[in-house]
Amino acid sequence: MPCEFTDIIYNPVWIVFTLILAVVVRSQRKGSWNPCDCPVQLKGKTAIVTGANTGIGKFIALDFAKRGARVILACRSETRGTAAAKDIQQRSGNQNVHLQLVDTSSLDSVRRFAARILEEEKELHILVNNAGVSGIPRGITEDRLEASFATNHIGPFLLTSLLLDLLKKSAPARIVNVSSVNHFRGKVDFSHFRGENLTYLLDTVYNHTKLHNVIWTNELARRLKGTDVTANSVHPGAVVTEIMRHYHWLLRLIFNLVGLFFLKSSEEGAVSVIYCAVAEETLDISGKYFDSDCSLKLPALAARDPAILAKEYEYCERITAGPRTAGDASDPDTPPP
Ligand SMILES: NC(=O)c1ccc[n+]([C@@H]2O[C@H](COP(=O)([O-])OP(=O)(O)OC[C@H]3O[C@@H](n4cnc5c(N)ncnc54)[C@H](O)[C@@H]3O)[C@@H](O)[C@H]2O)c1
Repeated sequence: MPCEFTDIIYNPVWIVFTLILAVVVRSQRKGSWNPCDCPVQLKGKTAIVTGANTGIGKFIALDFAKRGARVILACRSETRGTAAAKDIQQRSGNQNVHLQLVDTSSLDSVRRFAARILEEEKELHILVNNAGVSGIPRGITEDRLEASFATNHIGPFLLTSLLLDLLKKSAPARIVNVSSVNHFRGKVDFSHFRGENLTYLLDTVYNHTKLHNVIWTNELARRLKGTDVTANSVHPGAVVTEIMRHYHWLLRLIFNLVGLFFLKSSEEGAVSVIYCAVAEETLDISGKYFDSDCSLKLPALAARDPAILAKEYEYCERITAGPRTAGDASDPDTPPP
């Protein structure tokens, strides 16, 4: 008798095998470090997490709140940010969790956010640049920046630069930039910042932005040597979050179905970031790239090239410098070669 497809999938042996496989795969998703076993307390410390109203960012903020930190959720939406702050307060028992609005894709919004922080906060010990988008259509912002680059890279660059003195004053302090394993598929072309020479196919633009995150972080760490402020980039893993919201519904469906068994939850995705931001073991590590299992990994070649690192930082400074004054010879329009 011919064997039907349904005979195979309803076969109890096959079902048990699949369940065991799923359990094994799930258990492999977890790294060796568990935030619950980490005794570090953050009472008296202040932390900012961008994009903290959902996904990985929300669980990072929740962890910091549970450790007693004053946590600032830097979010774009007042409604979603307020709901997240209330939820985190409730789940952590820490009322010192506050919302501050920021749109990382707008340099003006980032400047206003940083000005409020500098006015209201005496110290800042942890800055997690987590906010990010993937797969958004081509767009140019009010600052004439490509929209994905503005949100994922240039806004966070400016935010960090504006808060750097406060971080130095509060040292020891840590900057954690949430990048991605996708940075290995990115390419360096500084004309991308202005939306030139880009191909919009699935996550291609996102990959470039995530490569620039690592390049910037490494140069920042180099410049911060001797200050007791560290800067590292982290891959959280493949995590089922709302990051796919801009993709075709079929891709989202496949991602979510695969995610049920093979990908991390937002809580699991937050682990490598929390490790980098609070663990004793990472206190003195700077200029490194952490993989999703909390191990150190060499980043893409471009992120280890001193010439590219220097160009990256200099160009980001130039395009975030604000309106030029008369006689200012700097040129924000010509990207480095
Ligand atoms: N989910 C994954 O598999 C995965 C893998 C690698 C890296 N990452 C990175 O992790 C970080 C968090 O992503 P996630 O998976 O939790 O996705 P998510 O979409 O659930 O969360 C992203 C957060 O960023 C915020 N955000 C987006 N644009 C913003 C803007 N202009 N201003 C302020 N906030 C903005 C969103 O509101 C949201 O809170 C991102 O940097 C992402 O690139 C995610």
